[in-house]
Amino acid sequence: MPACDYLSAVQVRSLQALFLEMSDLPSLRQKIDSLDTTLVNLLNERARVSLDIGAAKRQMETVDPSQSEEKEPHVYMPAREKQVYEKLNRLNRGPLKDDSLNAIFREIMSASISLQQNVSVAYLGPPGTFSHQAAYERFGDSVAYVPQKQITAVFEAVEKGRTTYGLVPFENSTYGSVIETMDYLMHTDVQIRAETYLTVHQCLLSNSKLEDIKKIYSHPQGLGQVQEWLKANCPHAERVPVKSTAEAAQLAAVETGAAAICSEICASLYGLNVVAQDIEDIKTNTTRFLILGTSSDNPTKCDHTLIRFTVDHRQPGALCDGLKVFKVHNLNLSKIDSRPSRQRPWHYVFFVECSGHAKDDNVKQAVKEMEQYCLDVFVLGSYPDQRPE
Ligand SMILES: O=C(O)C(=O)C[C@]1(C(=O)O)C=C[C@@H](O)C=C1
Repeated sequence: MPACDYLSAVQVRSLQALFLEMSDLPSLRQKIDSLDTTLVNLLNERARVSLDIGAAKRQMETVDPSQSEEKEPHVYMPAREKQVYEKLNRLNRGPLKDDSLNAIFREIMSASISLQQNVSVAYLGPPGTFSHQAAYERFGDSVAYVPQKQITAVFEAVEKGRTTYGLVPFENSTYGSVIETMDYLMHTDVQIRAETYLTVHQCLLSNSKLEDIKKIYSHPQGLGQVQEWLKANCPHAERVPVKSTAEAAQLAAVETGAAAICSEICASLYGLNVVAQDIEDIKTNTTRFLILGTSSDNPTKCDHTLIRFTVDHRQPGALCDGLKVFKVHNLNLSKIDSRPSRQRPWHYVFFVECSGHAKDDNVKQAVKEMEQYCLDVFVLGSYPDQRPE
């Protein structure tokens, strides 16, 4: 009679596990040890090539600085990274999931970047903001993160060369454009180097019970993304807009009856309880961030370009004529926005995001033609399209 007729399924499984440990486990671990040795050697071989790439980039700049439009040593190359990830995902036959492989390579490239240069990234702090998470997902563990008190300070850090890059929130799929970012984009000459998307889950954190909460702090975007939830669950609590979601958590942590709308991470960072989780009004809530530098990367054939312009309002059809050039050159528009110019009432600065790269012929031609209809036209940068499907 077979052994399994006498033993329960659980007993059979534990016997199998014991047998595996006695026989296979040591040899399987030996296999892992040997593969790890190969991996370490390969990773160091890759790191040495990355150092050579860094040296080659520096040499290219010293041989002919006039040929280089770039003011920064190009260590973060979003166009190249996109190519690397696409290739990895094409090669991947499993069992590793694409997301796991991408996370491993995020750290490999983060280490690679830091070998070439000390990289710092300014973001809207304090630690625990969604900007912090987005920056970390893009740049990994081997670069320095520099929190800033407000979005304008992130731009300034890049403009003044205090940090290599900066990351700012640009727009949210539920609540729209981030006003502070748009307002700074009206007059800055920093260049957008990349975009990155983050799924945003908002939480209500407090050390008081839901029914005792009288005041709710958050960034205006945080309050905007959960307005329906607040209406239904805390209709009488005062909403207080502050500079960031993590600053909201810091304030709520020291005030009885106060709460913050922010990420769950802030609970452990600032000593708060999670009162409610995933309270965003729309479950696909996603924020797009821009990575700022002093120049854009090369074309990838799947890019976006952000252009800022103003028109003469006294000239009928000027805005329409300015926009028509995109159709003429077969360029798709993915975003259009405007902000008051602050120079005179009812005068606006427009932003348009089109498909293509500023180095592509049709984009160059479109920008040139726009100059005929617009008062001033400025290309804020081109970046690989990273929009999740
Ligand atoms: O290809 C480059 O330019 C590199 O610097 C190498 C490398 C990499 O490790 O693969 C590192 C950082 C860049 O962001 C992209 C790629």
